[in-house]
Amino acid sequence: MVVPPLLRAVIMGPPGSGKGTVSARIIKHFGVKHLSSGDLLRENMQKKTEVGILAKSYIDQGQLIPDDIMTQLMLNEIKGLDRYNWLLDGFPRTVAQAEALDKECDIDTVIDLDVPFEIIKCRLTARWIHPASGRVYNLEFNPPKVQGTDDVTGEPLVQRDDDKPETVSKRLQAYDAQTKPVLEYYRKKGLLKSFSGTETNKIWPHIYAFLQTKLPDVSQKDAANPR
Ligand SMILES: Nc1nc2c(ncn2[C@@H]2O[C@H](COP(=O)(O)OP(=O)(O)O)[C@@H](O)[C@H]2O)c(=O)[nH]1
Ligand SMILES: Nc1ncnc2c1ncn2[C@@H]1O[C@H](COP(=O)(O)OP(=O)(O)O)[C@@H](O)[C@H]1O
Repeated sequence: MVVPPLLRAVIMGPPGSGKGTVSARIIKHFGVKHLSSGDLLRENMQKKTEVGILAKSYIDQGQLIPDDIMTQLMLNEIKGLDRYNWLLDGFPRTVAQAEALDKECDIDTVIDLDVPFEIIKCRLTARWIHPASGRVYNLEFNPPKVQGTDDVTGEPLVQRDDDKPETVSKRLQAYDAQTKPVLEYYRKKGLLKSFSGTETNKIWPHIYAFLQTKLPDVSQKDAANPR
């Protein structure tokens, strides 16, 4: 029996472009392991680990965490996912991080959510999250079933400190200066697959169709109308 190679995928896009939202759909349909650098950092901040305390000072300023710390943290997690298909979300965010990742594994594909800055600024101020799971909600787009509580656990939802308008502007600047070059890095390698649009529900069917060429849909839902 020929065993298909494991998928090594990355999802990229500016803050608020829908990486977490799309990742949740990819997990549901294709059963991949999802590793979000932001979720991992927030978990560390909540537990007040050494990395968490250090990360908070950068995140609150809308700045990126230094490459060496971030790379070590993520590569260590990736090692534990050896036997699975996986999707990285939020990493790499600089060319140095992408180079370090390349030394460890061969990336197959990079999904880029190309959503205009004007659209995402207002999404972020309406974002609510369940920190323990990383589930994301939005008061207009995908509100929780009961206001202020997570659909699965019933625990309270919180707003991220770094979703304040002034911090959002800094994060968008950091994206332009430090993360956009990563798109070019992957484009040159022929790995970049960009999906442009202003609404996740319109972008998603294209991502779904693209991933179906790589992995089978393992969800129970009607694959003709995937959500
Ligand atoms: N209005 C609107 N909000 C969206 C859409 N897609 C995602 N969101 C919300 O926008 C916010 C940012 O999305 P998220 O997936 O967290 O983006 P990330 O920062 O790239 O991981 C969240 O509150 C989402 O629920 C959309 O098409 N329209
Ligand atoms: N790969 C990374 N390199 C450096 N900093 C990171 C990285 N991933 C996350 N961070 C830090 O964590 C913050 C939140 O990340 P994330 O949850 O991915 O935000 P968003 O999805 O809104 O872009 C970033 O603004 C940055 O300060």
